[in-house]
Amino acid sequence: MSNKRTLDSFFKPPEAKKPKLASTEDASGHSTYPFPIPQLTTSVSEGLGFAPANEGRQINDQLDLDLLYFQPYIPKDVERELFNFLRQELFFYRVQYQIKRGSIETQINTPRFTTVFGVDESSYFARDGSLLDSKNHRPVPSDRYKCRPRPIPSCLEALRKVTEGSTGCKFNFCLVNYYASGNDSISFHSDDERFLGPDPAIASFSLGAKRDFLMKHKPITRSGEEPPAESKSLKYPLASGDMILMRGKTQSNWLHSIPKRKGGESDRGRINITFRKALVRGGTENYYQYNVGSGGVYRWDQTKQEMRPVNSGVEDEV
Ligand SMILES: O=C(O)CCC(=O)C(=O)O
Ligand SMILES: [Fe+2]
Repeated sequence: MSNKRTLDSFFKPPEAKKPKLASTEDASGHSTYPFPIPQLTTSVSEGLGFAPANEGRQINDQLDLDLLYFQPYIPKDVERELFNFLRQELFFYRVQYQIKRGSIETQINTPRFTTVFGVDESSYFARDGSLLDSKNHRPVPSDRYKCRPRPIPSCLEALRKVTEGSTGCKFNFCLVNYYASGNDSISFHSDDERFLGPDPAIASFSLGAKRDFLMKHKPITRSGEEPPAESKSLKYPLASGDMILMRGKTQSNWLHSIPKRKGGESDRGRINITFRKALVRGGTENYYQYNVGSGGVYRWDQTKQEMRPVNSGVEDEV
């Protein structure tokens, strides 16, 4: 009877809503990934079509400094969703490594979550995910890398392409940091390794909690620790969606850091994405060693609202 159908549909629970985070259909998978990474949702990928949301402001009024600051770069209506998507869908690591100070070996625990994708200019990924040599287009010999390079997943590839379009720079690496709380940080350093070539351009995105980005000039002479008097330290409170392009002489002359912070919004978590271009194999080895390492995989746990080890075999007693 016709009114039975009506009653049935009245009492039937509403159709389950499609999860906001895309399904793993058409996800980016690769033999090096612990699990596949979904495509961006339509709303975010459409939103990225409107990026950059603002023109970049050039900052070059200090000695050797050349920045282009987009406030924001990611359109406001998709920045939160992009943050949630990446935190939920990427795999992360908490890398440990040893350094030698004199004759003493020290273990360093990287004070943030990290992950990395990409390969240097000597190789590229074929559509089937295999690595080919950039010169002869043949499979890369198995001993070219100690690490196993990972292709950039489609969700970050979309951001890489818009970034290339609006900066005129080329990038083949994507490094991601997750600062879970104000206790996570990166100490003063510069990204001027030889494998990036001279005057490298690095595009650096912020998503999530606001954190201070500090910059200071390197000491100029070997003997004196004094930076040039005319260059002062700089502080940029980076907000979600902002992007800073560091270019020209910036890396060879300036240091940057994200210091630890107490209180404020830091505990809500912050993602940093940098795009870079590595020219030679050493860059690939370095980036995987320090951003993937040899430890376990972490993934965001939506219920516990924290990064949790994946399949570690260790569980909390309940
Ligand atoms: O988190 C940031 O904004 C900076 C990250 C950074 O400097 C790096 O990964 O080299
Ligand atoms: Fe850096």
